[in-house]
Amino acid sequence: MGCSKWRAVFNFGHLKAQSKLSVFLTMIIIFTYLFYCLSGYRESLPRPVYDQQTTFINKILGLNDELKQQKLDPHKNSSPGSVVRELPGFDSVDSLMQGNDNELRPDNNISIANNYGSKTFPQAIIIGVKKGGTRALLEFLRIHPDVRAVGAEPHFFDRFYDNGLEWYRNLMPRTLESQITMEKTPSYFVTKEAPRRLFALSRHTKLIVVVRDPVTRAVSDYTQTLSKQPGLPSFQSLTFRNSTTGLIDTSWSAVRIGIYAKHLENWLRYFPLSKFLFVSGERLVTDPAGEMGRVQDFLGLKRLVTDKHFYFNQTKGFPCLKKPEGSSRPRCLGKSKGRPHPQISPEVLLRLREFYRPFNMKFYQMTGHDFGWD
Ligand SMILES: Nc1ncnc2c1ncn2[C@@H]1O[C@H](COP(=O)(O)OS(=O)(=O)O)[C@@H](OP(=O)(O)O)[C@H]1O
Repeated sequence: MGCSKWRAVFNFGHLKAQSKLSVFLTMIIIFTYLFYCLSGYRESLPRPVYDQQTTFINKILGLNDELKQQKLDPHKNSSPGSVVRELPGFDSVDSLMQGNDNELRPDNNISIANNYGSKTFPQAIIIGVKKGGTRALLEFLRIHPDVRAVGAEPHFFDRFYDNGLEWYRNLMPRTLESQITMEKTPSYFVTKEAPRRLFALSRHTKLIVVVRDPVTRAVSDYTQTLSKQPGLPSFQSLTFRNSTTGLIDTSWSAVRIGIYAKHLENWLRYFPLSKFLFVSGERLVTDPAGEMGRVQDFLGLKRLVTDKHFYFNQTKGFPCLKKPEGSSRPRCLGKSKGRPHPQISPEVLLRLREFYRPFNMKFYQMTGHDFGWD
């Protein structure tokens, strides 16, 4: 079409003011439409590196998925968002006492996360036990190149089951064919519905339970609650239902969680013993490389995490990683891991030890493993 023809088309001089207005409005609509089309096109163009990095970091943190989730259901404030805020990870050696496990911060351990691969349900889950050393185990595993894990505790099979399987799968990091997806939520071990729910998803999932002397575990659990509620009654008063008879209060979760045989019974209704690996929380501290060897064998992984990855940090009093994934600096777990425990009267501890003994024996028998707590 020549210029004169265009001029004729756009020559509105003979139109009345009202018609001019409607043509004008139509033009605005057309231009707005064209603008949106063009900006959509821009989105599909290669973006500057910094822009891609933001998306990349958000992806790593699951923020995009989280945002999408919130758009779908803005009321889901208790969605992984709140869980993700429990992002743990490591504190650097020089900030051992300053870390906060509950802050949302980029997970130090994710560096070479990528956009390749796909999100799959976990092939292995650390299902327990609370205060057993589950964080240490997960972080040690994450240095293995064939393991990718969610940093936060998803709590799918206990708290967020109603959010649905897609919600759960979306929390997972992308993995390649050769890699395994993992998560850890220690409360699964003591959740009645968890084994049935997991079994309904997959009967092939490998289950790892980090167990620790139930007496020290109870004290560790109490210490954690005390740090959040300074006015908490004493350990002793919570332990006993009746202090004169020495009757233990098994309804107190710090005590109940340690009855491992009872919880395991519930899981064995769905999963055979061969699906479980019991990791000693004590050995994870005294011989992390040895315990990691067993874990890698169980997961069918090459033994790549070895003693050369660990060193004992005197200040922390625990083994730390020489080079966690994505960092060239040595790192220890955060300050909420390896906290000093309050002094508990030896009589109370002894009574608790007596209480647990038969359950421990049963547990050793069930697992075929003597953990040496008695
Ligand atoms: N390497 C290393 N560094 C620090 N802490 C270690 C380590 N290995 C095991 N532990 C023990 O882990 C205990 C916390 O257990 P969890 O991570 O399972 O706790 S939680 O259930 O996730 O809150 C924690 O319990 P407390 O000592 O009572 O704080 C530690 O004893």
